[in-house]
Amino acid sequence: MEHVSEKKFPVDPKDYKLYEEIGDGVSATVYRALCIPYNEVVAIKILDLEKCNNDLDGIRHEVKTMSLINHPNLLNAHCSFTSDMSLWVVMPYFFGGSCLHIMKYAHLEGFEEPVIATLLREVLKALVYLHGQGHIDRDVKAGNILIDANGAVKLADFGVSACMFDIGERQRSRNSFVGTPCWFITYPFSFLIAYLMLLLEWFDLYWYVEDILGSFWDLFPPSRADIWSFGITALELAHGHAPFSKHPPMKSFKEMVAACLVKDPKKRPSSEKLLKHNFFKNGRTNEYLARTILDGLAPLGERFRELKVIV
Ligand SMILES: Nc1ncnc2c1ncn2[C@@H]1O[C@H](COP(=O)(O)OP(=O)(O)OP(=O)(O)O)[C@@H](O)[C@H]1O
Repeated sequence: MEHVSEKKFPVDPKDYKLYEEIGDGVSATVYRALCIPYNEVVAIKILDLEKCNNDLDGIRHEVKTMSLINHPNLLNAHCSFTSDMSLWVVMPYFFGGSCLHIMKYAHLEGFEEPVIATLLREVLKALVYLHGQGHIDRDVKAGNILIDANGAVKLADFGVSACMFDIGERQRSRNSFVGTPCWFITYPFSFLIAYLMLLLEWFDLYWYVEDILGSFWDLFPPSRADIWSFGITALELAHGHAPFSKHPPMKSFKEMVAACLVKDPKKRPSSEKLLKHNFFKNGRTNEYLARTILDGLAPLGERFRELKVIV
């Protein structure tokens, strides 16, 4: 398990110097920046809160979740704070940027299978951890798989992840705002199950019926929504875009994707089971990733600028 830095990052914009833009999303822009007191390069995501149709407390909670979660394949925020009408999320800087970005820049036909197996294996490890902690990511996609200069893979943006036990308005408001169409499918039963779990806990019955609940949970596992997105992401990485094919994929790749894209959520494998799939035996080391897909890449800001001109 990765060491969690005890370092306290400053929560004042004056302590950061913004450099160039390295990415943008629907309501946020990401910059490379310098944390002046530590003389350390970081990435800062600045969310325009006026553009987010979610409540501020909700977003704060999500960022907090992001900073509490600790796994080598999950992106940990250093800190976050609000300034005027924007939210600043300070994160480690990843030289490679996202897989989507790398593909658009240098691998238009998608990655080769050993690369895909390595990337997806690392993402799956993150999902096994998240699901084990009672979270669903809800936004697994190539744009959220980041790579650092050493080829280490991190799943980002699980700040939009939902707790499987979240209920009420909060869950409803999330449904209107999070996830990316095509990668994410709504999971209608999670709401009901969350209520049931809470009722049992209130009446102190939870532990007595844990076994029964365990099998009930197996019948309607909300985490299987991530398995669907994971399958779509596999296709995205193979062909540079989701979900059409140009090259015939390997048998084990096809089988793995087919297992994820089963319509009935309860027939999809859990993240833990999926990790044991034969396809991931093709996975290699982080160094292999760095050598294969990062070597020779221009700095992220330069790549981002070039791609923006093309778009
Ligand atoms: N810590 C980071 N280091 C390096 N690059 C990053 C970092 N965080 C984000 N990026 C880059 O910025 C891009 C935009 O990130 P962001 O999380 O805002 O958007 P997104 O998830 O791709 O989009 P959307 O808002 O549509 O979900 C990423 O795809 C990635 O290329």
